[in-house]
Amino acid sequence: MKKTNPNINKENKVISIRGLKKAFEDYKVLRGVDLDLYQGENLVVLGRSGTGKSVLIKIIAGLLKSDKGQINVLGQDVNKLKSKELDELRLKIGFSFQNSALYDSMTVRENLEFPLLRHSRDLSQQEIDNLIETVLDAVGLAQTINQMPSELSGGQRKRIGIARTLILRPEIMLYDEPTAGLDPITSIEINNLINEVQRRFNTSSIIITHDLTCARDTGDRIVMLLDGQFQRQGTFEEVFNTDDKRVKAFYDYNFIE
Ligand SMILES: Nc1ncnc2c1ncn2[C@@H]1O[C@H](COP(=O)(O)OP(=O)(O)OP(=O)(O)O)[C@@H](O)[C@H]1O
Repeated sequence: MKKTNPNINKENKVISIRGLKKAFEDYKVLRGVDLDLYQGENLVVLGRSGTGKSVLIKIIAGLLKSDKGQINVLGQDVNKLKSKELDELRLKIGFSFQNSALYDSMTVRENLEFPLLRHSRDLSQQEIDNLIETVLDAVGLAQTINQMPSELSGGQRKRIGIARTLILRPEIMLYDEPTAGLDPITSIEINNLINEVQRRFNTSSIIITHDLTCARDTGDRIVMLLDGQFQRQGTFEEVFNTDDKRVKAFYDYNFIE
């Protein structure tokens, strides 16, 4: 069980959502979602496949438009931003998507340099080297700097992917299914890394998952998306301390040691 991060700032909401609705044709995916993410907090969004977890983070990042509702991210109303302002806001958000692959033809160093060269053109080589060193150290893979992605394990590739996201120093991290497809030991390493990122960089994170071990070990707070709304929220115990059959079924289908 995770010890709640003592540095969460409840006075500062980095994300605040009210009454969010989103449908695709007749299918109402999100049916009135309210959500707050506090500075320094790891918030886990739990939900079964197809409940709209990815849709939610795409809306937060301005990659999808909502049908209704207020979406405030880092003090800005996402619905009102022009495309250039949205691009600037996105630079403060780090995405770790399920399929965010590394460039196979580039070394680890080149993969990490890539976002810097694209977005921070005025950095010196020394500054770039220092940033690469910092993020590689944070993910515990300093020794892989000259390796090719094909020489790394799946878990290492995932960690380098997270390092590549961190290199732009995002204020918010969005992790979409961070442990999907990983074995249990590697999953634990990724869960620890998510907490390490929170501790070292003081980021605020949303972690989308249906892996209860990941939820239990990374979440300061957990919300459960059921039928298009957040129906349960609190600590891991609070969320599952219920007779609601849908919640129990979710618990039973996961394996918890
Ligand atoms: N661009 C789109 N056009 C039409 N339907 C979509 C689109 N994006 C998502 N959907 C639908 O919305 C629903 C929610 O999708 P979403 O990807 O958010 O699920 P999820 O909770 O993240 O599931 P998983 O855990 O399997 O990734 C699904 O039924 C999906 O088919």
